[in-house]
Amino acid sequence: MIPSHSFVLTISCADAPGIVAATTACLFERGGNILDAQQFNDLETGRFFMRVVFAVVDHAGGSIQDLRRGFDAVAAHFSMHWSLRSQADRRRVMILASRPDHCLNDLIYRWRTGELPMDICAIVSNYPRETYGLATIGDIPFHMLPVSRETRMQQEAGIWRLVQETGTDLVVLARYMQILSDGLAAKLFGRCINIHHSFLPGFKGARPYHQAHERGVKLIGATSHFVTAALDEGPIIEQDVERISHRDTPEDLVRKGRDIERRVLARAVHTYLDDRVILNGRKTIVFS
Ligand SMILES: Nc1nc2c(c(=O)[nH]1)N[C@@H](CN(C=O)c1ccc(C(=O)N[C@@H](CCC(=O)O)C(=O)O)cc1)CN2
Repeated sequence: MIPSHSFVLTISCADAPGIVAATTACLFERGGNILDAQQFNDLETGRFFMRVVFAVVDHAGGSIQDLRRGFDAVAAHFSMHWSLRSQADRRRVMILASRPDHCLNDLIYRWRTGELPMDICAIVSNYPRETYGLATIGDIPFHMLPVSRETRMQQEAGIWRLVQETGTDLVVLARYMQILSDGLAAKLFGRCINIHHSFLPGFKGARPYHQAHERGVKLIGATSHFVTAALDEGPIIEQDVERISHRDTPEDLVRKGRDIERRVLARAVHTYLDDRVILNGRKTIVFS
C-alpha cells in the first residue's frame, strides 16, 4: 500500500561521481525515507537516470517544500533534469480517438475501475459522439473536432486550446488517425503517447496489418511511443507481440491485434502515470 504521502523523484543528467550520495543525503536530511530506488548509467551517452520513491517522515518536521528547495541546489550542481511529484496527485489525461474505438473503450474501463489512477479531462474525436457507446463516454467532456485538409490547422488549434484550458498533463492518441503537425507534436513532446498497431520499426504509417499480411510475417505486434513530428518514430515506451500463421487473413490480424494494442497502450499509460519512463534521446528508460 502506497503511504498517503509518498513522492517520486526522477532524475536525468550527465553521469558524475556523487549523484546518488548527494541525492540520498538531501532526502535523508529533510525527513525523506527511501522506499524504492532504481538507477541506470548509459555508458554509451554518459547519461545517468534515477527514480526514487520516498515518504516524508512526519516527526522530522520536514516539509515537501523544504525538500524541493533543498534538492534544487543538488539539481543545479549536477545540471539535472528532474521532477518531484506526490504519488497521490492524479494526472489530467486527454484522449484523442478516431475509429476503431477498442483502445478508447479499454482506457475508459481501466479508468472507471481505478486501474489507471488518472482523471480523464476530455475526449476529442474527429467523429461524432454517437460513434461510441454513449454509456462508454458517460459524463466525460466530449469534443468533436472533424479534420479535413482545409480545417486541419484550425482543429489543431482547438486541440491545443483544450489542452491548455483543461490543464491536461498527458495526451493519449488511442488510435487517433490524424497526423499531428510538427508544431503541435513539438508542443506536446514528452507528454503525448500514441499506440501504433505494428511492432515498430516495422510497418510504419497506415494499414500496418495489411502490410504485415502482404509480407507474410509470423508475428504481429503493437508499439506505444511518444509522439514526434516524424510519424511513428518517437521514443518507444512499450511493445508486445502475438504469433500468427499463414492461415490468418488481414481481418484475423486486425482482430488478434486489438488485444495487443489494448494491453500495450494501457501498460504505457500506467508506466507514464507512475513516472517510470524517462526520455533518453531517441529512446527511453523504463524502470520496473
Ligand atoms: N506527428 C505525429 N502524428 C501522429 C503520429 C505520430 O507518430 N506523429 N502517430 C499517428 C498514429 N498513426 C499510426 O499509429 C497514424 C495515423 C494516421 C495516419 C494517416 O495516414 N492519416 C491520414 C488520414 C487517415 C484518415 O483520415 O482516416 C492523414 O493524416 O492524412 C498514419 C498513421 C497519430 N498521429
